[in-house]
Amino acid sequence: MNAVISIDNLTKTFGEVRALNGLSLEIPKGGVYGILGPNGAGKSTLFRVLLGLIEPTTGHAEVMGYPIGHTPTLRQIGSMIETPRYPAFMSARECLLWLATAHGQAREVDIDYWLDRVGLTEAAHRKVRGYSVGMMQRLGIAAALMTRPDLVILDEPTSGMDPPGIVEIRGLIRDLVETDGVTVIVASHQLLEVQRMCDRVAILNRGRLAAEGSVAELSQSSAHLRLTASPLAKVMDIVGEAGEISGDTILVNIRREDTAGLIRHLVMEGIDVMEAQWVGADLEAIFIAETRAPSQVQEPAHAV
Ligand SMILES: Nc1ncnc2c1ncn2[C@@H]1O[C@H](COP(=O)(O)OP(=O)(O)OP(=O)(O)O)[C@@H](O)[C@H]1O
Repeated sequence: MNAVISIDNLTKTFGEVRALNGLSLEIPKGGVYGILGPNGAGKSTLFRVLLGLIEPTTGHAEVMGYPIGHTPTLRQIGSMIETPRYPAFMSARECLLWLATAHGQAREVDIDYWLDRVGLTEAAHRKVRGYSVGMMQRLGIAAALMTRPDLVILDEPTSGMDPPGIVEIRGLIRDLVETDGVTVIVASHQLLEVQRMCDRVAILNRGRLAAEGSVAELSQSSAHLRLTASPLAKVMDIVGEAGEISGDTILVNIRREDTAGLIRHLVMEGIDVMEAQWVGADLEAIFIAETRAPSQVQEPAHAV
């Protein structure tokens, strides 16, 4: 794999809390990569480590082929970590000009273009102190993208945005990836949005990798056989713990190659099988299954 980020056995502890716990992960170049996980799973900590904002406790990571903290590489990354803050007395336009100047790119950056891309043209001259959370997110996204970085890291980019705003930002991100070949890494709790926007995802739980793959791969690996059959109770007796009643159907967790044998067996037992269909799990179901272990209470750092 042509990896933009390679993470090898990364651990970050804060006192007793192990925020990252031996995390290894390869993030491919190009596309949108989703980082998911419950509150406290380690998503923001991972981003902070990758951006050189905090040092890992142990382990190693490379970003675009260089160890973390390599200044020329950091200049090629656009990022927004949690809700951005800007000087309240500045307008959105002034904020972007100020940031572009700090990057040494005041001439190159087309600020009006980026204000338009994030839907802030009308509010461009208003002081940001009056901005809503969603407007601040839009401004943060413009700031992360306007220097045209090769890699963009966005922590919860669409939190606080209205539905049309979410669709707009998804379109902008997909457009950047498809036309400019940018790699975008996004952490989000909006699972439907992640399912629509991301090519691959990693699910973190308690600082560890719980699952990784394309949404289609993960969905298929968690697929179940949905049976509409009667009587349901008799089906449950036969499938035992592999079965779970869902409405007036039963979801059966078996291997795909055992499907025909199971149906034959049910029919021979006098059960009417009306329908049998393999159904993939959606990202929400996968997320819940992969993060069932309690996540709020972190393992003490001294526990192995
Ligand atoms: N500076 C810090 N000092 C102490 N503990 C920290 C610090 N930063 C993070 N943590 C702890 O590390 C763990 C992981 O936090 P992190 O913010 O990375 O999670 P997250 O997955 O981004 O969560 P959320 O979805 O709520 O944003 C949490 O238990 C958090 O309290």
